[in-house]
Amino acid sequence: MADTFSEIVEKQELPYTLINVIGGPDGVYEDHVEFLEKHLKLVTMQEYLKNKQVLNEKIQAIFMWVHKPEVTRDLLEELRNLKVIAVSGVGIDHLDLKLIFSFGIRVTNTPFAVSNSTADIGMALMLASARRIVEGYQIAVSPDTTHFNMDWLGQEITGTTLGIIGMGRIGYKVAQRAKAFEMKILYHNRNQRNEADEQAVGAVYCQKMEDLLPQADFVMLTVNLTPQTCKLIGRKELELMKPTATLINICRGQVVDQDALLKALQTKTIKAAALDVTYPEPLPRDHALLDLKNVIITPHIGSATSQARRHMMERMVESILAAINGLPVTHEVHE
Ligand SMILES: O=CC(=O)O
Repeated sequence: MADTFSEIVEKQELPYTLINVIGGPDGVYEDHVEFLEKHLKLVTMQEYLKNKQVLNEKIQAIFMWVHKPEVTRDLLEELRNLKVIAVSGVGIDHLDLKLIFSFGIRVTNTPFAVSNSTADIGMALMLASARRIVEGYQIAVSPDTTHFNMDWLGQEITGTTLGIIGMGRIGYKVAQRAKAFEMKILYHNRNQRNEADEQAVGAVYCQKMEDLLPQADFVMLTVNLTPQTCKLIGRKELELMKPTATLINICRGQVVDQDALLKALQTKTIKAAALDVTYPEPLPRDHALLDLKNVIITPHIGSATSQARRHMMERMVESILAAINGLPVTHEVHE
């Protein structure tokens, strides 16, 4: 006779791990499942909701893939053996850390997994905006195009100045790439990097963001979203930028006052924006930012490479196994 669900649960040794869903647009990828199942006993949200009575005692970890499942107070109260929440990617602004820590639960993320892919998207957006790739594509495929105009021009990034706001892992990777493009690099960060780091990429520190903004041809935002960085770039900061400058945002939409940005773009206070992030995501289809020719928007794809996602998933498994065995976790999030 087949085992009952409870009997199967009793026999399992792998750590019970709650995930949202397997497959589909929001789910863990099918081709990661074999690896995941070698190390974790995956429980989808649907299975959990059907068998809460048994699983509330069993689940030790949450595998939070692209912000899901949502961690609420109710869930934390129900999962009495929960030890760790492993978060994919670097941003943890979607979590109520105070609440989670009050339950004695550890939180981990995967910052190294996403830095190359996110820095790449920053460079891709900067180049796409400077060389008007999206407009160019539209001309190339338009049925109305009969010849290519010689007066259609973009801008080289070589020799221009890049201002990086936030010089953490991603900001530094951007600087390494920008150096290869022979850009001048300024950066603003809470802390100045050491001299060796600065020299390796030729980056010059601006203690005040107000000193960086008027000098940069491209301003790239790579900070974490915190109460201190929310609306870091507003009307005043946009007005300090050159009218020929482009703002590139690859961190979180809320770091920019979006209404102020819209106005600055409409009134040509700045030349252009290239955004991988907005708020909300996606923007409502009638949002004015979507109509502007000087704006490029991508659908929050900083970490969307097969390499980064694989790397994330592997680090998450490592963190879960370490945390539930009481071992040090490489990327633990602290208060
Ligand atoms: O947005 C992506 C991340 O936080 O890793």
